[in-house]
This record gives sequence, C-alpha cells and structure tokens, in this order.
Amino acid sequence: MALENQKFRDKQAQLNATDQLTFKDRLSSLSNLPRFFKLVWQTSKGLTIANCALRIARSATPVATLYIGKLIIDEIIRISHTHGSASHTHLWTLVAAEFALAIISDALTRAITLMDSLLGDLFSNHTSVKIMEHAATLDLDQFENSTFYDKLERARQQTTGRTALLSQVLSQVQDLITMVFLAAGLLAFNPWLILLLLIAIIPAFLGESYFNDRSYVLSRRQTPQRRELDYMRYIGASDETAKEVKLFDLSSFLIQRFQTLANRFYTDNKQLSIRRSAWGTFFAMLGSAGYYGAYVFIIVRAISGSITIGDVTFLAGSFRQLRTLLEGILIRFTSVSQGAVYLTDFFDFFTIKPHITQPAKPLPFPNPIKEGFIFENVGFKYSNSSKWANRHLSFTLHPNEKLALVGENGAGKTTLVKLLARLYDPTEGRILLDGIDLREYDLKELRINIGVIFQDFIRYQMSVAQNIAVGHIREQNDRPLIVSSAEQSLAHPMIETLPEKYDQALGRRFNQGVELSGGEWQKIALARAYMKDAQLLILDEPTAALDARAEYEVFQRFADLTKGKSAVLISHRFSTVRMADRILVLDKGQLLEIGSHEELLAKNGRYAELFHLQAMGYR
Ligand SMILES: Nc1ncnc2c1ncn2[C@@H]1O[C@H](COP(=O)(O)OP(=O)(O)OP(=O)(O)O)[C@@H](O)[C@H]1O
Repeated sequence: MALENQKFRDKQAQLNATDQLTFKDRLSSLSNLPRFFKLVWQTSKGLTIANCALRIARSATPVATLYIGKLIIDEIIRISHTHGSASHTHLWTLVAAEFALAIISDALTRAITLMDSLLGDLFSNHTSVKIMEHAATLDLDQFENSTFYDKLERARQQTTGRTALLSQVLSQVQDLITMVFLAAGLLAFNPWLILLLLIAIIPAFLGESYFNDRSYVLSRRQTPQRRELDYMRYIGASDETAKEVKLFDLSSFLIQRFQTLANRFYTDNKQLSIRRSAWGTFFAMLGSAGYYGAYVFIIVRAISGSITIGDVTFLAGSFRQLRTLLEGILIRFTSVSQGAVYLTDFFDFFTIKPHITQPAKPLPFPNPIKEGFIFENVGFKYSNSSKWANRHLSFTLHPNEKLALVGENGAGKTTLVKLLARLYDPTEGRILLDGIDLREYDLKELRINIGVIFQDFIRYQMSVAQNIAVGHIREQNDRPLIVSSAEQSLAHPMIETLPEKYDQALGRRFNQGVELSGGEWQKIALARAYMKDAQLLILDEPTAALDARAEYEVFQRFADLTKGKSAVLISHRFSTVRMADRILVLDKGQLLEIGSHEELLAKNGRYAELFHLQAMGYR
C-alpha cells in the first residue's frame, strides 16, 4: 500500500494538463481519508463523537417514516372496509408516531448541520496553524521556489475547502446506513428492483466521475495563473501599492491584465460546465426511466392483488428514496475521492523537509568567539538559478572586527550575509566558526548569536514595541529592554512624539495606525538589532533611508555599541564604509579586494575608483 501511495504521489507530481486520473488513482487517494480523520479527531474529539452519534440516529428515520406511512394507509383501508365502525385509536396513534418522527428527524438534521459547521471552523483553524508551524521550519530557499509556492497555495486551499469533505464523508456513511434499511425492504419484495435501480444510476455516476476528473486537472493546471490573478487583485487594490498605482496610472494596465487572465479562466471553465450540464440532463433522464419502470412493476403487482396499497406506498417510497440516496452516494463518491486527491496536495506539503536543520549532535555556540568566521572557497547558487551568486570566497571575519561589504548591485553582498546567518548553506566550500563547520552548531543558538537587519525588513502592522521586540520575540514583555534598544538606534525621541508612544499602532492597515517615514521605520528596524546580545551583528544597508546627520550619529553609536562584537555592514555610502576596520570588495560574487580604507585607497583598485567616483559627486 505504501508503494502504491508513493506511486500515486509520483504520478501526482508529474500531473500536467493532459494527464487524467484513473478510477484506480481515485480509489488509492481514498487512503488519505484515515489521516484526514485523524486530523479531524485531533481537532475536537467531543464534536466528532457527537456528530457521528447524531448521524447514526438520523439514518434510521427515513425507513421508519415510510413504514409507519404504510401502516397508516393499510389501517385506513381496513377501517374503510368496515365502513368506519372499527376503532380509530390505532390509526391516530400511528399518525402521532409519524408526526413525532418528523419532528425528531428535523431536529437531528439541524443538530448535524450545527456540528458540521462548528467542527469545520475548528478544523480550518487547526490546519491553518499546522501549515504555519510547518512553513516556519522550511528553508528560505524553498519559499523562493515557485513549485513550492504552488504546493503551499494548494495546501492553504485545503484548510477551508476540506471542511466540506468532512461533512461529505460523514453524510456518505449516514446515507449508506439508511440505504441498508431501505434496501432490506426492497430485497424482501423483489431483488430485481435493486438491479433496475443500479442500471438507472451507474451511467450518471460514471459521467459525474469523468467531469470531476476534468475539473480537477483544470484547476490544478490553473494554480499558477490563480496566484497571478490574486496578485493582480492585490496590487490593484491595496494600501501598499496605491501610491504607485496612482502616480504611474497603472490601474488600466492592471485591470486589463486581470481581465485577460480572468477571461481565460472563464472560457476554460465555461466549456467544461456546459458539457457537464448536457450530459447530466441525459443521465437524469435515464434515472427517471429506471424509476418509472419499477413503479409500473409495483403497480401491476398491486392490481393483481399480490401486495397491499400500503405496500405500494412503502415500496415506491423506498425505491424513490433509494434512487436519490444511491445517486447521491455515487456522485458524492466522486467529490469525496476528488477531495481526497486534493488532500494529497495537503499532505504532500507536510512531506517537504527543510535542508537547513539542527545537526544530530549540535555544538554550543562559542562565547566569546575566539578565531572568528573563516570562509573556505565558498560558493553559492540559488536553486532557481544557474548563475553563481557567490564563488571562490576565502577570507576571515575576525572576532571584534567591523567588516564592510562593498560592490555593485547584484555583486552578492546580501547572499554572503545570508550564508553567514545560515539562511542558506554553501553550495560548495564551507564556513568555519572557530575551526568548526557552521553546520555543526546549534541552529537556535546560532540565530540568537547573529543579529541581522536586512534592507527589506518587514514593517509589521503592529505596535512600536512589538515592531522592536521582533528582534528577540522572547523578550516582548521586557519594556526596559525595548526602550533601551530604541535609544541605541536613536528611535526613542521619535517614538516619544507618537500619541501612544511605544503602544502606538504602526501602519495604516488597522484602526488608528500611524505611518512613519522611511528613515523612522529604519530606526525602528535598527532597534531590533539591539534587542538581543548577539555576538555578530549584520546590517544590510541599515542607513540608506537615514538623513546625513542621523546616519553619522547612528554610526558614531554603532562603533560604541558593537565594542567586543563582530559586525558586517553592507552600504553603498563610503562615508559609512570607511568607518569599518576592513572592507571587502565583491565583484560578480567573487572577492576582488580586501583591506582597510587606507590600504585599498593606496592600492588604487576598484575600491579607490568607486570611492573617488562618489567623492566627486560631493565636490
Ligand atoms: N532569491 C534569489 N533567487 C535567485 N537569485 C537570486 C536571489 N537573490 C539574489 N539572487 C541573485 O544573486 C545575485 C546576488 O544577489 P545579492 O542580493 O546577493 O546582491 P547584492 O550585492 O546584495 O545586491 P544589491 O546591492 O542590489 O543589494 C544577483 O545576481 C541576484 O540576481
């Protein structure tokens, strides 16, 4: 079975527009259901049990109602044969029983709907949390891969879409039990009726099955476009993009692109829907023919006197209900198996494993760092690119050293610091810390000891305090630490001017949020770096948005604050760069020069060239 499952998965992975799922694939996708129910069970044991119990009770009511109906009719005929002289008590007792049953049955249906919706909401929350938890363990590299994104997207859809699957499977079981009761009556009368029923239903089932396959294949093929459509919808109407959309007058460009995509969806879906509807009508006609065939048969038997009028109503009622139920079950089978196929995507997401993981025997991070970080012929290639972003990098970042990275756009500066923070592992070569491969160290400790602020830091739509605390979220309640971090990054005076100070909500997305300027945001982001006592501080263009005075002050302080620590700075401003102990010049991912400001000027190489170029601009 495991092998079968694996084969099925492999097949899923290769699925493209021309592939179709066979009946066998559908059946094998049902093997996802036990895992699915395990998740449901984990969501709420109480609600799951209550739901099942109510459904079992509800499944017995249709046959009981029909049978009481039959007894009522036979009783009426019996009384009418006596010209009304027989006692009516039994008749009214039967009517009262049917009435009570109708009320119970309605109440059960409503209770089941309630249970379904409660359990569905909880299930959706539970699986969303699971997805977030798992996504948090994955590598940055995996997030940058579009196949991964499609998987994540499909898994996300499952959290809400699959709640329907839950009630479908439970209804399926409930209807099967109901059918057993009803079929028992029909079988006792004439087994051929059951055969007639099957002949009437099977074409409809096969048709439904075929069209569900087609719509699954279509929807899978459309996943990337759907993401693009959502993206268009987002940039067409969001607070973050409104400024540019207005200034560049992008709305008609975006709308046109949205419409082209949306129309393509519509055309593809329309063709399928029309074909589905035409065939559906034909199969429904076949079903009706089967039903009326059986009806005629029952009537003929009643005329010949072999069954009572009560039997006719019971049998015709049973047959009609069985047909509806069986049709429902068969049609639902296709959507259940389709749902189960989608579940494969959901469970597949959880099979994606990160590569950057905790080593089997993690070493404690050295404190203090004694020999520093040594790059040994390090090279790195992004998995979605054939180009080397870094290559042949060999240098040492000494303890307490302030190293600046310089290079043109795309030279590989950010990539280098991502390797230092182990957001990626080198494709070739290795990075040593105190003589031991970085991969040997405890990952959590490593992240605590290396503080990084990237140029594209996130502006969280949360309070000022929370925006700073994200630098070391464990300390989110340590207000004095948050304030002192803000003082160090020079954000404190600005925060003091905000109406709610540290509790001020930032960003416009939520009520009463305040928007900050680019430089103010940058000071807040810088404060994150001071939240933890990291031994290596990495600032990737930390001051690009700061004015000249603020930048000067930040770096005056930075030198003080990073005493006894190593720091890596990325900057395009040479006024900042020259404050570093050494400067590493990168060109196309490779090390071109390394040395102090004076040494590199004396060398008169690329650094000197870039420095003079910028200095000229100020003269
Ligand atoms: N996530 C990614 N996937 C694929 N390629 C990437 C990715 N990020 C960067 N690159 C590529 O790697 C190379 C180095 O990029 P990197 O961001 O390290 O440059 P940088 O020196 O920091 O540039 P800048 O000064 O513009 O910030 C570039 O050619 C870039 O196109």
